[in-house]
Amino acid sequence: MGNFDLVQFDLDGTLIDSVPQLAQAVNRMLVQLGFGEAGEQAVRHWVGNGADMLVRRALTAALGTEPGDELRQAARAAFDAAYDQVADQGLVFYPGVLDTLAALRRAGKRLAIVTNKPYRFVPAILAAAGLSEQFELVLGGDSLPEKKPSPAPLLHVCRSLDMDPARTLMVGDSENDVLAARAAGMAVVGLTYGYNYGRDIADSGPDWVLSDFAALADILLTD
Ligand SMILES: O=C(O)COP(=O)(O)O
Ligand SMILES: [Mg+2]
Repeated sequence: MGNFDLVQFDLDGTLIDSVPQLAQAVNRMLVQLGFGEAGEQAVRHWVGNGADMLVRRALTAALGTEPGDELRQAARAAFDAAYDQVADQGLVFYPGVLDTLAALRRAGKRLAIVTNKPYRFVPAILAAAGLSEQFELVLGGDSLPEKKPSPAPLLHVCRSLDMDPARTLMVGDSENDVLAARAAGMAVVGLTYGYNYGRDIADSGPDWVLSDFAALADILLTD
């Protein structure tokens, strides 16, 4: 049924609204290092390129200039310790996510996650939502040498599951997802409700622009 056998999902801004927990961890890190807290809206615009870049963007905003290596390393360690404590707390899945994932599995679709979030944080998040068994493969931003917008993790998933990129759909909220999918030769859905540095995901030119996760069923479960 449908044109796609495998669906690769982004995580932050696609399945879960993780900004509240990311902002908590960023703020604990900033305060620990003697800076003032950042607003949640600012953090929303800094998410997308993994934890190193999130920390770097927060430090640059706090300092008004690029941070040095030593500060970045200390800040990343402080962020990791803080995010470890909150990453799976009070998780909010976007409307329709859990039901739609279950429907896709029932229809025999193969599902994977390719996130830029460091891998160590991901299993606890999936377990907290009862989703540990839904995905055949989960890659974090540090699972391979390259992260999105590189196509490498998306192609790695296809190779590992013996799937054709042309019959794979990528689903994400950021231009990184669209660029990675395009370079991998995959079709891509852009969701409007996530984080794209404050920009409209339609500007990145995904094949479909959806404001509702449940609408994926129209693409994936109809002929
Ligand atoms: O953690 C990030 O920076 C982004 O994560 P995502 O790839 O799941 O959107
Ligand atoms: Mg995302």
